[in-house]
Amino acid sequence: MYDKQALIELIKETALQFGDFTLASGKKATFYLDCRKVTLDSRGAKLIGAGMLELLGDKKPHLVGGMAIGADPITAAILTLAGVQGKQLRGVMVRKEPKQHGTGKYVEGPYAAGEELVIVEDVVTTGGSSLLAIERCEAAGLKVKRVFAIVDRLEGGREAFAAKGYELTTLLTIKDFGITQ
Ligand SMILES: O=P(O)(O)OC[C@H]1O[C@H](OP(=O)(O)OP(=O)(O)O)[C@H](O)[C@@H]1O
Ligand SMILES: O=C(O)c1cc(=O)[nH]c(=O)[nH]1
Repeated sequence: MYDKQALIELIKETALQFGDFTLASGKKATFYLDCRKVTLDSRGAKLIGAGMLELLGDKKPHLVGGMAIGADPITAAILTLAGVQGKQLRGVMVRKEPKQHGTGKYVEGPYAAGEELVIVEDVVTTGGSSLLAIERCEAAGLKVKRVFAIVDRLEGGREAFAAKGYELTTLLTIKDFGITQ
């Protein structure tokens, strides 16, 4: 079992901030989880990689990945730990903007049309960022059924995924930080 309590403590210590914030969706918030502070810390990478591999269980997809930049270190952590454990897994990164030269692609990585992908994300608020990542991955021929995130802010993301037939599973919710709204 990955150490859930250690992840909660690390996020509290390094990523959870209170104040006035504008979110990616344009919503206003009184707290913010700067998860890059955790996913780009070796302690966080190890905990999140282990937690997400646990969520995958035996039902391994071909690929994991999601919207840059939040998803990128999560993908790297999962792949590295899978490699250390001798497990076969590949990843993708989804660009916010298409590459302006070379291949001009939105979705980067060693994938093939028809393969299964689990979307990963740091924070889910409305779910809009990951739904866009899903749209781009499906346009590239990938099959998406599940979305994994570190924290669910419980602001409608789960319902937005469900409405389109995707299941959200998260390591934590804001309730793990004593936040109720
Ligand atoms: O569920 P949503 O309403 O879409 O909000 C959550 C998204 O917002 C943040 O991304 P941001 O756009 O700040 O970009 P970054 O990952 O590039 O920092 C975060 O990484 C999620 O992707
Ligand atoms: O909704 C967002 O944009 C958002 C919320 C949050 O807590 N952390 C983050 O990185 N993005």
